[in-house]
Amino acid sequence: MSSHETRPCVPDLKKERLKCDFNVEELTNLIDGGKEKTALRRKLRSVISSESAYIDPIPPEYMSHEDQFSNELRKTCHTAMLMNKQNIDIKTLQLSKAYIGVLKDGDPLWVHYHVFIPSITGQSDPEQQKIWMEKIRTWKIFGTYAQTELGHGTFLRGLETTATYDRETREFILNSPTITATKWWPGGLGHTVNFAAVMAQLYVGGKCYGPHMFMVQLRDENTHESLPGVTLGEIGPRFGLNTNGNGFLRFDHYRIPRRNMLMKHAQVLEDGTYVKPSHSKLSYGTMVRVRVGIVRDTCIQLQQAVTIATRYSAVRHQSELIPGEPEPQILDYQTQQFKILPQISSVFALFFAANSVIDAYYSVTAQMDLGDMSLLPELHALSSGLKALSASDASRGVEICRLSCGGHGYLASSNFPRLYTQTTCAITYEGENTVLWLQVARYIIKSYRSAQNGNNLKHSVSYLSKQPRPVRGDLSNNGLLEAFKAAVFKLVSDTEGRIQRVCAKGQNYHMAWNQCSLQLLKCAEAHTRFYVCEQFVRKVEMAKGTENVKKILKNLCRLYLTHHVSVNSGDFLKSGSLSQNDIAVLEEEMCSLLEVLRPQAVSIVDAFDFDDGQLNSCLGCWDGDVYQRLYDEALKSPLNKTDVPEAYYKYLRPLMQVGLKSSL
Ligand SMILES: CCCCC/C=C\C/C=C\C/C=C\C/C=C\C/C=C\CCC(=O)SCCNC(=O)CCNC(=O)[C@H](O)C(C)(C)COP(=O)(O)OP(=O)(O)OC[C@H]1O[C@@H](n2cnc3c(N)ncnc32)[C@H](O)[C@@H]1OP(=O)(O)O
Ligand SMILES: Cc1cc2nc3c(=O)[nH]c(=O)nc-3n(C[C@H](O)[C@H](O)[C@H](O)COP(=O)(O)OP(=O)(O)OC[C@H]3O[C@@H](n4cnc5c(N)ncnc54)[C@H](O)[C@@H]3O)c2cc1C
Repeated sequence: MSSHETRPCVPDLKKERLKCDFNVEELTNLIDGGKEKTALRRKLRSVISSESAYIDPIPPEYMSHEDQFSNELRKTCHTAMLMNKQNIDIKTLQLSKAYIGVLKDGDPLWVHYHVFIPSITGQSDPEQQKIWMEKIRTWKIFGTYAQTELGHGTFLRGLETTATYDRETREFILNSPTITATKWWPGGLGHTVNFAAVMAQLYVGGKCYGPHMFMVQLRDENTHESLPGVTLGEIGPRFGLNTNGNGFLRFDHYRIPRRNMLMKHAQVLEDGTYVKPSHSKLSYGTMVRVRVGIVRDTCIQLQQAVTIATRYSAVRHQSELIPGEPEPQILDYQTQQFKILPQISSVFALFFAANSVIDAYYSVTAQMDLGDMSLLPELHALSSGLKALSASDASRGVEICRLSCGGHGYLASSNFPRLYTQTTCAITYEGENTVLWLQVARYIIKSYRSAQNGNNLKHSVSYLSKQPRPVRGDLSNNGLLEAFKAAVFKLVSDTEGRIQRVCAKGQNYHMAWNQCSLQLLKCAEAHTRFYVCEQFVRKVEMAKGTENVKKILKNLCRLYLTHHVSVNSGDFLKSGSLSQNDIAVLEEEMCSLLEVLRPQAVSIVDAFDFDDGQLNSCLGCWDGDVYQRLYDEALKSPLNKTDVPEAYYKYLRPLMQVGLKSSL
């Protein structure tokens, strides 16, 4: 039973928590990765919660853009100092759930820690690392990852910033030849960082060698002023993440030493000789790493959203379920359960998928360090697919949770607006989703063709070797996974066939690819969904623990499978892997699972173990005292400082004094 149960809460939530039939703490430990990790996270959280420096002077919504930025920079710098004092690695803290809620609308140093530093460690040689990492450790260097330009974010070969080698002076000259060459978006670039890892087209002896990465000083280390030849600024207010300090950057024939090219994989020697990397896409390595991290991050954002929506749905009463009876908790409506419970199952699906892709990342990069690049294409496809799937599932999930809270979900004080803007931008950054789906499709089609030619396939696509033959009527988890394989196989073989037919009509391959790209997207998503389902099933089979926790996991897994079969039923029917009757049986099972899981819903989200400060939501608070909190929060509006606002005297009163001339 939950250790939180004794804390006071409204009767509705008390009743829900008393229904709990599993050990909440055990589920928390599972999500954290073990008891010790839960203890560590809570210890970190207690350090964070006791810091008065993290209290916002007024709700950030009421601050100016400049004050919001300054307030978050203050907090992120305080964190660096605090962690230094406590001897805790700041990157570990930032990736821990313990840090959630401290920064409200983006961290101006996030890209420094999680994109810039991995670029330095992953792309520079040992000698370069030694010099730069020392300066990074001593806070002389704060950096960003400056790749995207006004004209190009996706198509990296189209980047226009140039880095031209000058053999005489042994320097690179960085230049932004056009307006569209302006670097645009990098986090912290505006006014926070003084260095950047800059992606630029490498030119040596008049020849272009494509995008390479350079370490570039942008601001004076003492005065923080931008250096001559460098123009910097902030790109203006955004849909969300307004305190990330996203910036722009232009170079005017700006010189940097030769050794400022990151030289772990490719080099330019003093005499201008170009040494190529062992794989042409190694300079894209940071992106692979961050895509892997995004799966975990979006999963945590969805955890927050479902916690808020579930608790609120247990407290909110509306309408009549049975005429004349008291208004039920809205969580009792099947339609409400259908909004929320599949999102809870999605959290677990993403959680297991994130763990498996993080493991794959470490094992493949270890092999790559030994010179074996053979698994990189599979890792690229897997990380691209999971980044795209997690970002789109989580942002859709957050929006469904918001809608499930009716009008109050639209209030800033529900915290849904922030959660949504945080999650939806993951669809765009680190590779726009459609573009990444097409990268997955490219890998799948290539693999399928390779198998047709009799070659062996890598593990994650091995089922594309030959037509899977699921056993008719087998609706067990394994049976459904086989049905999934058959459905994806059919999508892939049909799409590949269609590309061939378009080509046979005289169309060139690239145009044929474009004409089939809607189906290609479907193939990529279905393949990635199958991977997520398979991981869910296998991880639940392997889960250790008490029977009741295992039962919760099994039911959530089954809900995830039946839900996704139902949503994509057409694909299963077309492939013949499931019949109409099978689909009907599975949809009925899905509805029963909603009923089975409903009494446990509040306790499952309690297991995510967020405190009120982290959820920052009037609707999701532990005690369920929703209405008082909404009222108190409204009173904080500066407009409520006076009964009659100044704007009345300036605008409304003069209007009322004139009166209407015509009678409308
Ligand atoms: C692992 C431990 C986890 C620890 C956690 C760490 C941190 C993360 C935690 C959380 C993250 C959460 C929040 C983030 C918060 C704020 C946002 C912060 C940062 C955002 C930063 C950015 O957005 S940086 C900019 C990102 N930009 C992009 O992603 C650009 C997307 N474009 C591309 O990747 C490429 O241009 C392309 C793939 C679309 C096309 O490249 P191109 O060169 O044109 O290649 P093609 O000709 O199409 O293909 C050739 C060939 O190469 C293969 N390939 C492509 N990319 C890769 C790759 N990365 N690796 C390997 N191979 C690749 C491609 O498939 C082709 O193969 P084939 O020829 O064999 O088919
Ligand atoms: C919050 C945020 C933070 C960011 N942080 C950074 C950062 O720190 N550093 C950095 O360098 N960048 C950063 N970016 C930039 C980000 O990586 C790019 O915006 C992203 O890669 C998408 O590129 P784009 O903006 O050029 O979109 P575009 O590629 O122009 O996309 C526009 C549309 O065109 C479509 N499209 C493009 N190419 C294709 C294709 N081949 N096939 C089919 N459709 C296509 C897309 O699907 C999309 O619908 C950030 C962006 C955001 C929103």
